[in-house]
Amino acid sequence: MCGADGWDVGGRRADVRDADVLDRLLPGVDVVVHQAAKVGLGVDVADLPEYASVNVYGTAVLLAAMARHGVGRLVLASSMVIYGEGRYACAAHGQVRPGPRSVHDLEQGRFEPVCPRCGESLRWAVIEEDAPADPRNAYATSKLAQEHLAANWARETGGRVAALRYHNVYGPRMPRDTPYAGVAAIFRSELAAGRAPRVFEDGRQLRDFVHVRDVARANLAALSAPVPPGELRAWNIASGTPHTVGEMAQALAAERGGPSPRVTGEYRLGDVRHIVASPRRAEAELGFRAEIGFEVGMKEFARS
Ligand SMILES: O=c1ccn([C@@H]2O[C@H](COP(=O)(O)OP(=O)(O)O[C@H]3O[C@H](CO)[C@@H](O)[C@H](O)[C@H]3O)[C@@H](O)[C@H]2O)c(=O)[nH]1
Repeated sequence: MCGADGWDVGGRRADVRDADVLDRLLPGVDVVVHQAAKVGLGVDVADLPEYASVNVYGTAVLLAAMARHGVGRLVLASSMVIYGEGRYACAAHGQVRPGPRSVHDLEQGRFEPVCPRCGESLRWAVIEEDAPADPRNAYATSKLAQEHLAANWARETGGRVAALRYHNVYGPRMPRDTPYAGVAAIFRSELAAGRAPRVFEDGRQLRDFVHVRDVARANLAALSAPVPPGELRAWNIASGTPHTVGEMAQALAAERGGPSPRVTGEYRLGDVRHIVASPRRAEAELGFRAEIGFEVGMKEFARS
């Protein structure tokens, strides 16, 4: 168990699905900060049971144990993946939601989503917390299920949930050499092995990369988040400054002295194209604002 600055505050490793361990740990606890999860887009549908087991069932076991021990507050590591494709506007039809990705389009190198009504190109826009959920892969579905279960728990027990919808978290101590991680960790592992990062699509897809120390600060702010009893409230945890995946690969490669990233044109059906969120609600209500900029954060991450 670690504090926000990495100090060891003691604790033990356990499986979140183990109700006996939770029954020993939870008496006397005021707030649970739930970060345990299986992350990443996964490899294929064979991953479905594990996402459901760790993320959905694990959260259910935790919430039931919190209810048994009268723990009244939960800070949940949620994710921007629950929005699916971000927000888009069509010149003719206003705000629209793109349909599922078409293999045909992706094979032709057409990565930008189009208007589901007229097929014309779209402009992306910033997404806010009240946007409808639209999970597009197993991980996203499991993160949304966590929010729903936590909201059920809050209603039944009068508890309070602060759901932090993390954007693309990166920083020291990310897992290495595993597909079950975000793209920043994957690129760093490639570079460390002397291989060029493989940038999918055309590399121009946008993400908001937010540093793990900023995310830790957001969690501290959320411990006393203004949530009425019986409710769940969500906040985007983002830097507010989007970058393309290609830029991120370049920044890491430059800091490590290569190899240069390779834009491969590969695609994953469960991916979304652009996802850019507004960090305004978190600033207004939690007093949280990311402090570690992209250049500084990526330099440190490349070497960590
Ligand atoms: O080797 C790779 C892997 C991914 N990508 C691209 O990078 C982007 C982001 O990928 P990734 O970080 O896997 O997915 P996101 O959906 O943006 O990220 C969220 O969802 C991931 C799982 O889907 C989590 O692991 C992250 O922490 C979370 O921020 C996508 O366009 C991918 O196609 C590449 O270009 N090369």
